[in-house]
Amino acid sequence: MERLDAIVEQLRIWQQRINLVAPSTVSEVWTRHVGDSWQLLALAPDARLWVDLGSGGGFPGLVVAAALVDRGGSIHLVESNNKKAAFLRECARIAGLPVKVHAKRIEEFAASFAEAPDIVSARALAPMDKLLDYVEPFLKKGAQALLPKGQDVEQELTQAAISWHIDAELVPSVIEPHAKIVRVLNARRR
Ligand SMILES: C[S@@+](CC[C@H](N)C(=O)[O-])C[C@H]1O[C@@H](n2cnc3c(N)ncnc32)[C@H](O)[C@@H]1O
Repeated sequence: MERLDAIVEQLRIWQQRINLVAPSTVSEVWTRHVGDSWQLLALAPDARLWVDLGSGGGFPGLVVAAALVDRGGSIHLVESNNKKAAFLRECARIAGLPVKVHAKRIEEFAASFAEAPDIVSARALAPMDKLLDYVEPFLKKGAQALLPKGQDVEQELTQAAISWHIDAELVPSVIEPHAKIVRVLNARRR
C-alpha cells in the first residue's frame, strides 16, 4: 500500500505539468487506474519478469512493479515520450520499485531486448491488430500477453483475425462491467 500511495502521490504532482492520464479520470485514480492494473497480477501469479509497452503514466506497469517487489521480480517499461519516461523513472525511484525504463520506441526495444519475459502487457496502446505486431516478438519467446480492452474487444479481435491466427481467451474485468482482459497465448500472421 505504501508503494501504491507513493505512485498515486507522484502521479497527482506530475499530472499538473504533463498529461499522464485523462484529466477526467484523476479523481477515480484508485479504481480506474490502480485497481484496473492490479487485477492483472491475479492472472499471472507466478510471473517474475514482466514487460509493459506504452507505459504512459505507469498503468499497469508501475502498479505491477509495486507487487513484483514481493515476488523478487522486475519489470521493463517502454515509453517513447521523454517526459513520461522521466516521470516513470522518478516515480519508480521514490516508490522503490524494481523498474527499468526504456525511453524508446517499442519496435526498437523489441529488437534489442535479449531476455524472455513471462508476461508482456499493454493498456490503451493500439487496436488489437497493431498490438499483436508489438507483442509478437515476446510471445515467440514464450511470454503470454495481457491486454486490457474496452467493450469493443470482440470487434477488434474479429478485425485482427483477418490477418492473424490468435490463440486467446477473454477474462472479464473486475473493475469495468463491459471491459475485458485479452490473454494471448500465441499469435502468428496468416
Ligand atoms: C494512451 S497512452 C496509454 C498509457 C498507459 N498504458 C495507460 O493505460 O494509461 C499510450 C502511450 O504509449 C506510448 N506509445 C505509443 N506508441 C509507442 C511506441 N511505438 N513506442 C513506445 N511508446 C509508444 C505513448 O507515448 C503513450 O504514452
